[in-house]
Amino acid sequence: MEEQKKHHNILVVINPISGDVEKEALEEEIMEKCKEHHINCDIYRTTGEDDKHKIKTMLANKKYDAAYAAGGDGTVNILGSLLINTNTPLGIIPLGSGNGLSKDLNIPQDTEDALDLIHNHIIRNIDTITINGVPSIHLSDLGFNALVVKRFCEGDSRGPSSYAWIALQEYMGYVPKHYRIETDVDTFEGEAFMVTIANANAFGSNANINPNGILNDGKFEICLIEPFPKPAGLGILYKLYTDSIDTSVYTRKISCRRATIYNLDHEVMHIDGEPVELENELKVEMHPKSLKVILPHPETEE
Ligand SMILES: Nc1ncnc2c1ncn2[C@@H]1O[C@H](COP(=O)(O)OP(=O)(O)OP(=O)(O)O)[C@@H](O)[C@H]1O
Repeated sequence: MEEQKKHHNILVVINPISGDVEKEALEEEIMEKCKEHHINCDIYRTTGEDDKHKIKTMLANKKYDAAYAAGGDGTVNILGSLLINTNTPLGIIPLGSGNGLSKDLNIPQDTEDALDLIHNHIIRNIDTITINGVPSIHLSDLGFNALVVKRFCEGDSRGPSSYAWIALQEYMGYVPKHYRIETDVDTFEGEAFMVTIANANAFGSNANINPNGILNDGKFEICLIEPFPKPAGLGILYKLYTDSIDTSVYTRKISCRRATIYNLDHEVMHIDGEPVELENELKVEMHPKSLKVILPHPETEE
């Protein structure tokens, strides 16, 4: 943990469309908070076009003491991936559909409380992983959930109910896909309903795929849900929502430092909730404690 130093210059990246959350007043609230605490603040509003490159230029042109993502996991990934291996910590103002990483980090979900982190916080280092060089900070996967994420991103409406509706529609027809997974500790070859590459714990929906995962232990988990009879789906869902998925007979977990996943059926995948198209041979690498994050003081954690 680092001692809190006074921040003088911060950058806030606002995603105006994330989570279907109205953000008209947000910019003013941020500016007021910064004025109150004598902090200079630059705001970048994402457009969905070339945002990463534009934010990278802003970060290169000015020394920021911290950079905040006001949006969902996609926005957090865009900004966070630019801060890996730098001294600039990542803050999160959770305003997306799921906000998975912020929940795993115990960041307040209430916007006013999250904005307090701008002037009152601690800083910790967390691990990140790369998949064929692409940073993943939270959870990435191949299989059923990745298909639902893809359909969700192709659709017009955001928010948790859209996600649940798509999942329900895709569930009955989904056929498990074939994978070969080689890691520094174990090997798996077979079919899976989904394969999650987990740096953290729970999806933004609160489905906890990796209840015992630790964000700064130098390891990531490959969480497999193996093929199961359709009626067993409800039991698996129950275990996902009661932090007990590891007790399911249909799951398998490999905790490792590096892995190669052969996506033999060319199944779709996502990284931190954003669909990506990568090679069918996926090299997963761990980067221990490579990202500084802004967190609430332990006594004020929710
Ligand atoms: N102004 C914009 N117009 C359209 N799309 C945008 C705009 N700004 C960002 N985006 C897109 O928003 C997506 C990221 O959204 P984000 O993940 O932050 O929110 P979410 O999907 O609602 O929440 P979560 O990931 O927590 O479920 C990216 O695909 C990005 O390209």
